[in-house]
Parts: sequence; structure tokens; C-alpha cells
Amino acid sequence: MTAQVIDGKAFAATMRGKIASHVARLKEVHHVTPGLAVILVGQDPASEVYVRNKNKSTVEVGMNSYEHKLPADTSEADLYALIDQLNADPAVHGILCQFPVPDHLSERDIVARIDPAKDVDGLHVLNAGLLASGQRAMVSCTPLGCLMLLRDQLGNLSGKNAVVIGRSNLVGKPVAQLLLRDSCTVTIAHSRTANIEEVVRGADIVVAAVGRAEMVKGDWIKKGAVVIDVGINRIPAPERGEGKTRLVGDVDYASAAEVAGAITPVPGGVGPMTIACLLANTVTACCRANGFPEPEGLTA
Ligand SMILES: Nc1nc2c(c(=O)[nH]1)N[C@@H](CN(C=O)c1ccc(C(=O)N[C@@H](CCC(=O)O)C(=O)O)cc1)CN2
Repeated sequence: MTAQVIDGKAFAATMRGKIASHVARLKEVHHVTPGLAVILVGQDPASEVYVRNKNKSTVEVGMNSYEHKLPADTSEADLYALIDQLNADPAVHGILCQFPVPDHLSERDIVARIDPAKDVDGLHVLNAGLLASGQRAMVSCTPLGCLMLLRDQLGNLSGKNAVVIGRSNLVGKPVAQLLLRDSCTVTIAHSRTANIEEVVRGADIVVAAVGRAEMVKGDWIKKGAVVIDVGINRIPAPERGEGKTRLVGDVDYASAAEVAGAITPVPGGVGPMTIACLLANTVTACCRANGFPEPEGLTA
């Protein structure tokens, strides 16, 4: 079997088109433009690229983008003053601080400072708790992207055996909650899971979010399973020339694609969905803040 390749890049582009239509309607009917504020502390090169892409995509779908680039030695007090100002600004419907942040700052405390209604990363404990208790929440972007790709691939997820590899607050836990909400039977596997290969072999759906390059091998995968690879790992690629690197996921793509029914590539799978879902969450936050109906097809 050669797996169908799940094209996250194309799916994300279609989503951005729907978001742009929704934004145009909000402007025309309600004279409201959704606004997203992105904070970057320091000069991590990858983060600079992600923030640039977030800004560009936000503007392309017709929303307002507010970019705040702060020096690496920004104090906690100054960062919180900015967050407080954005929390109070009615033109800003979504706020996020790009991670990682410099060591003297705490990601957990930064997220806690953001108004949960504007927490378009879905990381605030209130949003995590709402999601876990099956209530309306802001849902983290990468998990939301995984869910959308799975629903598109399989339709109804009810009754499927899903194994999520990884237990991070950013991906593993919220993905598991979303799959549970869609009536999957969910197992969360992690570094201490005994016989992890056997556990994964029982899965109709595998979500790999463990942060270890090509850890999940083809012989771990059940024939016909849908494999969602969240990992983005840069590894040496001497075959491309001295000092060159390439991106791989947490799944050994070549061997898994021989067994799986469908699989996301890296790059071009889950990654592009993260930014599309961020835009979707900003529209959702804007609609909720103004008492407008929930945007169809953009929420979990
Ligand atoms: N506050 C947040 N910080 C971070 C998040 C997040 O969701 N919120 N996630 C990542 C970075 N990230 C978005 O912020 C992100 C990562 C990867 C991609 C993406 O499209 N990846 C491409 C490959 C890109 C490349 O060539 O390097 C792909 O997979 O196709 C988008 C967004 C950490 N920080």
C-alpha cells in the first residue's frame, strides 16, 4: 500500500480563502475588521520567519495585523504592560506571544496574562479547562489543524482508535481532548509508555507530536491507518552538500507511507495548518467579542 498524501498546504490555502470571505462579510455587514496582535521577544531566527508569515497571512485575508517586536532583554513588567494594553484595545481580537521566549521570561505566566477571550493560541488554562470539560473554548492552532485534516480525511471520527504520541500542553493534550470530543477512543502515549510500538499498532489514527526525528517507524503502523505528523525536526543532510540540513517529522515517512492509508508530509502537512487556524481563531474571537454568530467551518 502507498499512502495517500494529505496536502496540508492546499487545505490551508482553501481555509484562508474561506476566512477572507468571512472577513469581507464582517467588514461589509458589521463594519468590523478582526485584528491580531503578535508579540515577538528577541531574535530567534525561526520565530522571526513564523511571525513574518503570520503578519503576511493576516493582512492577505483582510485582517489588521499588529506586530510588536521587543528586544531579548525586555523585562517581564514591560511585556505585561504591553499585554495589558492589548487586552484593553477593542481593535485587537487576538493576542499571541511567539514561543520560545528568552529564559528570563515564563511562557506559562505570559499566557496567563492574556485575556482568555483573546487567547487565539488556546493556551490559557481557562481555555484548556473549557476544552477538557467539553465547553466552548479557544482551541490551540496546531491541534485544531490536525482535527480539521482528520475530519476531512475520515469524515466521522466516532469509534476510531486514536493514539496521540506526546503529552505537551501545546499539542498532545489538546489533540487528545479534541479526538475524545469527536468520540474517538484515545490513548496518549509518551516517553514512558511500555511497548509503545504495540500501542501504536492498535491505532486507526496516529498523531505524532513527540519532537523526536523519525521516531515512529512503518512497522509500528496498522495497515490503512491515518498518520498525522506534527513534528518539525531539522536534521543534517550531507547528501545535499556540506553543512546542509533538511526537515523531517516525528514519523519515518518512507516506511510509514508503505503501510498507512493516508499520511501528512513534513514540510507541507500540519505546519501550514497552524497559521491558517490562527487566522480562523482570530475571526472566531472577533465574532464572539461582538456577539456575532460563530463562523461556520472555522471552529472545532
Ligand atoms: N505562540 C506560539 N508559538 C509557537 C507555535 C504556536 O502555535 N504558538 N508553534 C510553533 C511555530 N509555529 C507557529 O507559531 C509554526 C511552525 C511551523 C509552521 C510551518 O508552516 N512549517 C512548515 C515548514 C517551515 C520550514 O520550512 O521551516 C511546514 O511544516 O510545512 C508554521 C508555524 C512554535 N512556536
